[in-house]
Amino acid sequence: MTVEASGITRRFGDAAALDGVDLTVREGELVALLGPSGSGKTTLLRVIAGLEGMDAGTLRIAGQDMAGVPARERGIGVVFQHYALFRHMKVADNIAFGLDVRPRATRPDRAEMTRRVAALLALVQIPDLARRYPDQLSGGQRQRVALARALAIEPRLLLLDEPFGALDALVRRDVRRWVRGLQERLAITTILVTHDQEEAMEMADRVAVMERGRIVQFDTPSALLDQPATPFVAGFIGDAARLPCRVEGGIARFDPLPVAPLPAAVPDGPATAFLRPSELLAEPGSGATVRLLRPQGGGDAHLVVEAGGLVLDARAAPGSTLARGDACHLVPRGGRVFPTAG
Ligand SMILES: Nc1ncnc2c1ncn2[C@@H]1O[C@H](COP(=O)(O)OP(=O)(O)OP(=O)(O)O)[C@@H](O)[C@H]1O
Repeated sequence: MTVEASGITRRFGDAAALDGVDLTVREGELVALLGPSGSGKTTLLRVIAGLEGMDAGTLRIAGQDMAGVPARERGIGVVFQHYALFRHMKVADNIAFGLDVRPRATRPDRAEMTRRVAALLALVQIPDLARRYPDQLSGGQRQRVALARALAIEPRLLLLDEPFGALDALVRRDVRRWVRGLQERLAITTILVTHDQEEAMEMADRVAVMERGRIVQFDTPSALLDQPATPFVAGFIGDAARLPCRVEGGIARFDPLPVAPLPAAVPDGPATAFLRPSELLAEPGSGATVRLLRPQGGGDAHLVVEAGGLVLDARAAPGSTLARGDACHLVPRGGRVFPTAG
């Protein structure tokens, strides 16, 4: 199902948690809402779910205006990080709960309910855990139950709010890949809220970057990396270092920093360059010092370099013999340059 949000504004007191948000999600697409804490991600998800009202704007799901449509009639499955399972109910009953709360007319009978729960347990690959209680499950298994409960109503839209936040790093990676596979297989339109850019970039077809209640860029992961629309996006995506420079005749110069010039298609004047660690090569030289070194195998290494009072992440040039404490200089191998505003 498609989602079309237009001009959505939501105020809390004087502050706008959402400030005129436009967002269109295509059929079967997985869109991530990515942004710093307080940028409005959860509020936008709650407005779409119908759990939060809006002060202005329109929301259409599958072409239907959602004004006045209550949450439970929207046919949306929701998984929140802290949307705890019912501890006193077995796994099967937790999943069936999603069907129990359906309006009477569409609620399946007992036999159908049992059949559906078994099918969902198989779908989320925990067929043997039906009779367990949530306390007897691992974090990853609990998340699968939460997902099965959300899918039980055969939602036309799935909303996931930091669904992997409670999992440790390794389990988190496995579960998110598995969820992405399942989402693709079911072709269910999904919106995922996360502040973890690795998660957003790996899972999403398109990512909406939010800043202070607005979507500042909505693009594919690679377009966000290669063509960030604003300095905020350039700095936020890819952990880029922010270096002051001066552009003259299409070349950004970093003096007095020990950083070689970089071509930049922006007007002459003061500017800021955004360089990701993989784009900044350290070579033997002068002006900077290697402070830390983390070997990556195959002769490659991540470096932490101190240059002109800045601490920068860089990588060692192939075959480099740089060691901790060595003097070096830096060569940009790419990067994005924005004229300094004002
Ligand atoms: N019920 C509420 N009452 C008052 N202010 C609220 C309420 N809900 C959210 N806000 C405010 O709206 C802004 C956006 O909050 P929201 O939770 O949507 O951000 P977020 O991007 O999801 O942040 P996080 O990543 O920390 O969850 C914040 O400034 C928050 O304090």
